[in-house]
Amino acid sequence: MTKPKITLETAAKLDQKDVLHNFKKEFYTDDNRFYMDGNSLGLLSKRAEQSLLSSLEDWKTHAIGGWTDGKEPWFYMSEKFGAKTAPLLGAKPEEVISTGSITSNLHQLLSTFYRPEGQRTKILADELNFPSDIYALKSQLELHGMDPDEHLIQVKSDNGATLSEEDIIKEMRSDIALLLLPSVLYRSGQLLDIEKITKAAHEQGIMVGFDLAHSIGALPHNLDDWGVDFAVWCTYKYLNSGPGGVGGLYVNEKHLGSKPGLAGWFSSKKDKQFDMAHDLNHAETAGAYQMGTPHILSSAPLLGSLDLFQEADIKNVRCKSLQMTRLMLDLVYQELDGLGFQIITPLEDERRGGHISLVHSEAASICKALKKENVVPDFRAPDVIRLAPVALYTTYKEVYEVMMILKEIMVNETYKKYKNERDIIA
Ligand SMILES: Cc1ncc(COP(=O)(O)O)c(C=O)c1O
Ligand SMILES: Nc1ccccc1C(=O)C[C@H](N)C(=O)O
Repeated sequence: MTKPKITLETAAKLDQKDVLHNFKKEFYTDDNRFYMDGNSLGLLSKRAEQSLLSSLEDWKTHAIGGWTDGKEPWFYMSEKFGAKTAPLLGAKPEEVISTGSITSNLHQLLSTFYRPEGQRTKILADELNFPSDIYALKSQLELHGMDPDEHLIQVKSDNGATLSEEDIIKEMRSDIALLLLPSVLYRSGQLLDIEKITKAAHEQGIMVGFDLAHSIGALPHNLDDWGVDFAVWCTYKYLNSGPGGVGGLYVNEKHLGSKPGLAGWFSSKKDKQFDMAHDLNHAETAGAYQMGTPHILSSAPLLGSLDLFQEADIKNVRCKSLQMTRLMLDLVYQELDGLGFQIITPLEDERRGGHISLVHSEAASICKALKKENVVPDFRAPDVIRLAPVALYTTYKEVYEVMMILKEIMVNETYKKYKNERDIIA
């Protein structure tokens, strides 16, 4: 049986049934722009703007008093974020804290949990992870006097785009101390089987960390049930906290109480911090892995943003996100056949994150041509186009239109007007 042709009508019908339809008006969107880059930087919502303005107001009126007497007291804000983020992670509030960035949090948790001993000295990662994670792993190994060439094992990919869980499991030998992987691969958008990997690693006595940059806010997690030891993420992508918005970390309750590898006075128990003692009395929660003063003004937008997730329900977000990426993939088959695209994102729903990725030899030029038509994709060198239709502010109709604009650019060859080279960022 042939599939019915997808038309604008098909997309309009999906919009009519969309339970998240009302959330679009919570965001600053532009009717003349198709924003498909929420996996790099999410859009500003009115709630996020309000929570930032509220912290500014607290500064204006309370000055130093804002730490304890503001509308949203800054001294407890990171813990409050932790509690509000925990449902997105399948975690308990005390296991989660907002602080730092992915990279600084990785350094903190590797300093705390990477404990090479005897023959068990190596770190297992993969060859497709985001560079910053790999830099952090290599520098941590060097700090321990280990040669990364010998002690960092990077699982290979068969096709340069995806990883096989079986290949990862095969590398779990008795000399591996710790495993770090992304939940969703930043290029291809592949979602790894976190539960399966964690279970296999634990059977070999390996500690497990995940980088949730491309999954938090796009899909639900069950970190406690899966038994993940620690995780890190950023909030400027799907959680829409703004450029440089505060990151976050999770430490499984079985490890809470571990002495922070990189300590600072914000690692303290809250009621002890201002004792000013030189012996740290660190928190027994994930708060122990903070270091210095929280960056309030780059954290505050997250408060309003997380309220939207509470109202929307992450299960609805995932459901719509999958339906939108499915629509995109179906449209690639229907409209872009023979135009030189290769889909590198897994087609199965359970193996896909929040974006789709197309490889094309002219990818950089095509992205420039898309931008000229007010479509914002992103490009990852040398040849990947990523498209992220974000559930809270993208419509199915927009997805359809984006794919038709892409087709037009290809059929009319307008992309040939642009150099096939990346700009400074993408
Ligand atoms: C998987 C992954 N890790 C790390 C980063 C960067 O981390 P940071 O927030 O420290 O800049 C990104 C994106 O910027 C990412 O996609
Ligand atoms: N933090 C950034 C700062 C500037 C420009 C992009 C980013 C990204 O987040 C890129 C993203 N991590 C990616 O998956 O490519």
